Amino acid sequence: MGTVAAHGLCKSFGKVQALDGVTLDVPDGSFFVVLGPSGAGKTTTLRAIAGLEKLDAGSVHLDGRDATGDTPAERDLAMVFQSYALYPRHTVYENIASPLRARRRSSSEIAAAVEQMSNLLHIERLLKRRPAQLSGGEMQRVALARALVRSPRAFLMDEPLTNLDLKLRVEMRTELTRIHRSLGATFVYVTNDQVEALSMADQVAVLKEGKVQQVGTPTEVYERPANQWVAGFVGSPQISLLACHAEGDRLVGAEGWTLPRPRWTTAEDGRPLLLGLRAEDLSVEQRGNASLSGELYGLEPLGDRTVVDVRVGTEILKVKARPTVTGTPGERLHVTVDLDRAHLFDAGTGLALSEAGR
Ligand SMILES: Nc1ncnc2c1ncn2[C@@H]1O[C@H](COP(=O)(O)OP(=O)(O)OP(=O)(O)O)[C@@H](O)[C@H]1O
Repeated sequence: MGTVAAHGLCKSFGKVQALDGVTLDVPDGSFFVVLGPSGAGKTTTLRAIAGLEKLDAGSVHLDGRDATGDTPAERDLAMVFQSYALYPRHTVYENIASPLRARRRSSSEIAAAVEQMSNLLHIERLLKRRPAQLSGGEMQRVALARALVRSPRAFLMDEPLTNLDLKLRVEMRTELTRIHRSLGATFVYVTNDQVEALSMADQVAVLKEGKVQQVGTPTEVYERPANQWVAGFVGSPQISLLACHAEGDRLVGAEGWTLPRPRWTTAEDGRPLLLGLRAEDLSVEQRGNASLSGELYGLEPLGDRTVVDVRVGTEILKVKARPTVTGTPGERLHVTVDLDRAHLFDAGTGLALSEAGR
């Protein structure tokens, strides 16, 4: 078993309210990612679960039992940090074995566990080397093996891939997902990288200023953002948000455009709204009825695609296009909109309008 439940966590550091009622329910065996920008309270949440932070309010339950007053050791959780200090004088084998030696496991038990973990992380051939003889990515793998070699109730990971270059990060994302699957253990993983969150998690909690904004599967968080802030934080390029209001069967933009009103929206006429459009739901290459017109503002070639910035009045729409797309700034463009995939938010509260009728 490895369920982790944090309820109503509150923690202030002087005037800074790092956690403001954080509630997370992590099911056994889940790869649960806490995603948020710098300063959102991710590390503090993890440290609170680990018992390293004294809370102002709230409780932590592990496997259904109240562990709020337990010491970190009593909680039996393994914490994996951004930077891992390997023992420089010890071999890779000794490094991985060290948590088991500290628990006075027998040599045969240790040998079996190190073998299993080094197979899993593909570092069998490194076991006799010392940390100075390893590349950064290999060191990271050894450090992970050392953390994963015990079988704690759950693993708490604080941005463990941050120090790797992009190629290694991508590789390690796949590795971690594979390791998680083969261990069947509970992972609570903190990151500010939405790609990491969307690609690895089975559940994501989006955190902002010490408050949970939304909890859901990666698809739910991306496709049904609970509010304008989550819509803007998750997804690259960023979602475009256009001020508008409903008027009969039309949506009327603050910049003078009109679009058919999406069938599913129940917003009353005149209420200030924001229309959220993702770059992949827009196109400059076709002509359609539901279209906005604007002018080419800039092109961002990204190799496999180009992001076209289209200026509509004072607002910029980001549109995903073929990598070969060209154009001249100022040129008139029609942007076709897939309104079935659009989002509407209340401009005052930022909350998503009900999409029940979709
Ligand atoms: N020991 C501390 N003393 C004072 N303020 C702190 C302390 N620890 C955290 N904070 C503050 O609490 C807030 C949340 O910090 P936390 O480290 O949890 O954020 P984070 O989401 O992990 O950020 P990052 O991604 O930058 O690591 C921040 O404003 C931070 O400055």
